[in-house]
Amino acid sequence: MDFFTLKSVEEARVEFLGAVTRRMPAERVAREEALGRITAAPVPAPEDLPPFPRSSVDGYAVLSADTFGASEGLPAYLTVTAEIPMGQVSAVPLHPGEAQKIATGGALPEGADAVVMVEHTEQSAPDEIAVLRPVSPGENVMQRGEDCRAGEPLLPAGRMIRAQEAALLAHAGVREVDVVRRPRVAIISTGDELVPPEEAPGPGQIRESNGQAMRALVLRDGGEPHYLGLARDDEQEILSLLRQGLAYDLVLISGGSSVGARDLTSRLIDQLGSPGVLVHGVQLKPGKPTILAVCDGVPVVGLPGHPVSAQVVYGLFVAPLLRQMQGLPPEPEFRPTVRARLTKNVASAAGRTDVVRVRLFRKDGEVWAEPVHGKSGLISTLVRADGFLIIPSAREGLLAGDTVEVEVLA
Ligand SMILES: Nc1nc2c(c(=O)[nH]1)N[C@H]1C(S)=C(S)[C@@H](COP(=O)(O)OP(=O)(O)OC[C@H]3O[C@@H](n4cnc5c(N)ncnc54)[C@H](O)[C@@H]3O)O[C@H]1N2
Ligand code: MOO
Repeated sequence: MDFFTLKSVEEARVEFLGAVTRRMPAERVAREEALGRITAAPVPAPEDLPPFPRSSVDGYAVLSADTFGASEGLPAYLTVTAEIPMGQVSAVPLHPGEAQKIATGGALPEGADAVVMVEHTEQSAPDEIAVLRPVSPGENVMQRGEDCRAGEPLLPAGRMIRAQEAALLAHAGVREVDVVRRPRVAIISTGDELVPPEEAPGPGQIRESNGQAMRALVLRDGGEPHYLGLARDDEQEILSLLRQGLAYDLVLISGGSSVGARDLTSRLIDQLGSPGVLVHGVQLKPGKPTILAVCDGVPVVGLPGHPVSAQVVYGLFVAPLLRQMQGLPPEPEFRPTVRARLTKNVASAAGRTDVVRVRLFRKDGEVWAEPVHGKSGLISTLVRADGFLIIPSAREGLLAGDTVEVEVLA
């Protein structure tokens, strides 16, 4: 890696995202399978919802004009002609001077245009009520088509299906949805010192954790993780896993990305296909030895081995890429952030983006952000942190007491 030609995070991201043309096709899935997926096209409403005018309260369906001017002193007297059973329509239409008893969600009878709440009425005779307050036309009524109109989009394209979207689809009777296929992501870990988490490490060995971190992050971001395995620092082993990776939509390989004897990864990725490595080295801390490549149409990201660096690099380059591949803008319009005051000065070199782990706490009615110190090989620092404070390349550090925006870790 040539340390004199490190790219800024912004330059690297623009170049890399611009070079990846791969987009996921649509696939049709059952509504129950669509949770967490992203719509590939607008989903039209098959019918008006609600399909008929419904009461939003317990009370009496009326003609609003009959109640105009009604008050406690001078009530409007109406004849109760029916009680509307739930799940059925009234057997009789409503005429002027009449009321029909209705429950919340019941279907308004023909001729009625409003509902008086039961607490605004009194029983004045066995089949008669006194209305003590007027209602306006449409009051306490969910109109036909007020939730959505037949043919209009229930959901736009590019919308993640969460509980509220799934509920609307169920309500509208939509059984299948066209969603974006999940990007299939190959995950490779490399390093002679690593053993799988299930194995007992020997002297000088450690259990590998980046595979697990990447699996979790890919799942979170709508991808389908496929762990291809752990390669020794051996050209043939790494190359063989990388080649297998080309059958996927994206390859993530961690370790072996920095200078030195183990600086194999970049060279091997470059042999994999064209155009090959676009970026090797970013003005970023942690995460300097990042590799960004596209090999015969497949994006390949070489993540630094240090677990904290790997997760930071994932957030800055892989998360936006997965969004782009799923047809979304690379950056969400709004991110969950918390405004907090810094407890300490934080240094940052000009020209470099720093991602600082911070713990949030409240004191004297204010939210404070305390930097979590620790080398990027210490995984627990990420467990203790509540968020990242990103110091953009233009800034040269921050001062204790400064108000900052902290990106909350999901
Ligand atoms: N002389 C220099 N040494 C280092 C530099 C440098 O600029 N000059 N950069 C440091 C930085 S910054 C980072 S980040 C690391 C990057 O190293 P590599 O990406 O080449 O990765 P490795 O050397 O293979 O591993 C680094 C570290 O991470 C551990 N590791 C690797 N893979 C995993 C895994 N899957 N699970 C858990 N831990 C993993 C590995 O054991 C090493 O401790 O280089 C610095 N050195
Ligand atoms: O840049 Mo390294 O990725 O600081 O830990």
